[in-house]
Amino acid sequence: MADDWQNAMDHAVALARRAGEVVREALQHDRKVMTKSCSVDLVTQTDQKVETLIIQSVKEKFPTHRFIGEESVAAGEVCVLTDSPTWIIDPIDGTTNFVHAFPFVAVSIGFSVNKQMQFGVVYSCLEDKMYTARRGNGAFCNGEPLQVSQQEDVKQSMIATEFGSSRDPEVVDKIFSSLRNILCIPVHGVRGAGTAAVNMCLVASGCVEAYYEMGIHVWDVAAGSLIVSEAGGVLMDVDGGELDLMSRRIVAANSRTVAERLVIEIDAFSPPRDDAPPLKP
Ligand SMILES: O=P([O-])([O-])O[C@@H]1[C@H](O)[C@H](O)[C@@H](O)[C@H](O)[C@H]1O
Ligand SMILES: [Mg+2]
Ligand SMILES: [Mg+2]
Repeated sequence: MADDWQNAMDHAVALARRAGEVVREALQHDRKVMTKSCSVDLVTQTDQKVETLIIQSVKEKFPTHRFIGEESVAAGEVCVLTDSPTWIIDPIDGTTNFVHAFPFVAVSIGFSVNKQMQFGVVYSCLEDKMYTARRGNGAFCNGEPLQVSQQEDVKQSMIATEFGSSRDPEVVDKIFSSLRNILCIPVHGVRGAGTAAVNMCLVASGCVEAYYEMGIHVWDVAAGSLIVSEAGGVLMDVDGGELDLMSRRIVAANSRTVAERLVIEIDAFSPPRDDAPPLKP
């Protein structure tokens, strides 16, 4: 089986590169913007085109594999993680960046078997950085090994997070109270690339000590979660418990010490799970 997963990973890297070309080319033209759950939850034809490109190609090569893709779920596909080999795809992570030509846009492809990530590929396509990780084999950027930061003092740390796409004032209050608490620890700084996948690769690269967010989806963080853990980092829920990829909450850090310190300051909330049954009309 091991060789099968390596073949799948090689295919994922090739597809991420091809998808990146599509994204870069699309940036040269006007981008027609549509909305999904609300007026700031954006999608473009390029998100849909890239997801179709990836899924069709994988189906031809691995006909028994399953998929969780952001735009397929938006179109009504179920979002349930089973034990089957499953490709978890975010065709453009950072669609808002893409729409505004803000220069961090990633293609994220994770692969899970028995609900455990086997490989993760994040292609930050405007920087031309290909981040990869295979379970048990380390994490890499353009072939160079990655290692998380060794800084365990949160007061000497830089933290990444995002504001997300909810504009519900209660949710925004929780996001700001967490941010305020963390800034006032105090930490050196707070940053956000505008893509969860790139933020996680920044943890893996040692550029920030941690990233946390509530409101992300499984496709935002599936690939990045393995890249962080294979670079020596830790993953947990925002309440300090075990990470649940479908829970829409994550802390990814260089160490348990930093992660547990942040958890104390996070004003946690629980968005509807990715695998929650759809609401009846
Ligand atoms: O919609 P998308 O651009 O694929 O993904 C979003 C980005 O990762 C953003 O940084 C994060 O704050 C959101 O929570 C995600 O949904
Ligand atoms: Mg995303
Ligand atoms: Mg996306």
